[in-house]
Amino acid sequence: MSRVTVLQSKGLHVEFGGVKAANGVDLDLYEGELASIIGPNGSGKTTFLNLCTGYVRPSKGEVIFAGKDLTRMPPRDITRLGAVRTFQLPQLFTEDTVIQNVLIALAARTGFWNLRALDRPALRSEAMDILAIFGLTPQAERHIHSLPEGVRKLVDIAVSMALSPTLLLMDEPTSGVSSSEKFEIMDILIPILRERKITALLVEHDMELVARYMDRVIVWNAGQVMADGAPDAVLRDERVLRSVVGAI
Ligand SMILES: Nc1ncnc2c1ncn2[C@@H]1O[C@H](COP(=O)(O)OP(=O)(O)OP(=O)(O)O)[C@@H](O)[C@H]1O
Repeated sequence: MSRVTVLQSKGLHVEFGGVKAANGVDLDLYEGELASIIGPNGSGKTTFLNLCTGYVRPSKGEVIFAGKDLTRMPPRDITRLGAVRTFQLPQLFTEDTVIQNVLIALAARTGFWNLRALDRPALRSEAMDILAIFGLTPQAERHIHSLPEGVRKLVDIAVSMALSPTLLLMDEPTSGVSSSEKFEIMDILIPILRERKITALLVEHDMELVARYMDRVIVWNAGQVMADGAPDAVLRDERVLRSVVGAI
């Protein structure tokens, strides 16, 4: 069966003060696959997400998503096309409640909304459905600032889901939480991604998590892809172990 390409990056270059954060990145992502980017600090993992979501413009190369060239598009237009980004630190309205955060994301999907739209019963019911999927119904009326970090991370993911992604680009979605909480978050997230056939690309430092949940691992080194394949093969590759895992 042929695979459907969701995102294609071609010859991406960008440099910051002499540092080649992307040095000719060619990468295709396929429909429904769950892939992880791993690599040493400063190798350009976050820069790749930034290049794909309009936060950084490449000096050379292009990014094609859903048949459109994203390279010069602003982030909000890319989000509306279905390529949704999460950040290492959750981007939530901390003075608002969990449901208000989801409602704002739902309303923002269209790009045309005002505060009255947030009171619409249909939108509220859609928001409650999303919270139920993530087991967040009991937290619906809690303020973000009062939540523990693990729950906040989950709310951030629920908010990204409210934007109806076909491609989800996540920068360390489980950083800063305990090991057991990491797996709890992934055990909720992964079945949702699979069921909705959402393509996901996660920047991740936890190799156990990568090995357990991902279909594909892409190894970054000095702004380039140095290895790419199934976790059981890539995570045993000696070059990868030397440069990333530091196990040799
Ligand atoms: N907006 C920017 N301005 C200046 N330098 C930047 C910018 N973004 C990234 N860099 C530099 O580009 C290089 C790659 O950074 P990037 O954050 O993409 O690496 P990373 O692999 O995600 O690192 P980490 O694992 O530490 O998060 C680093 O040297 C970083 O300092």
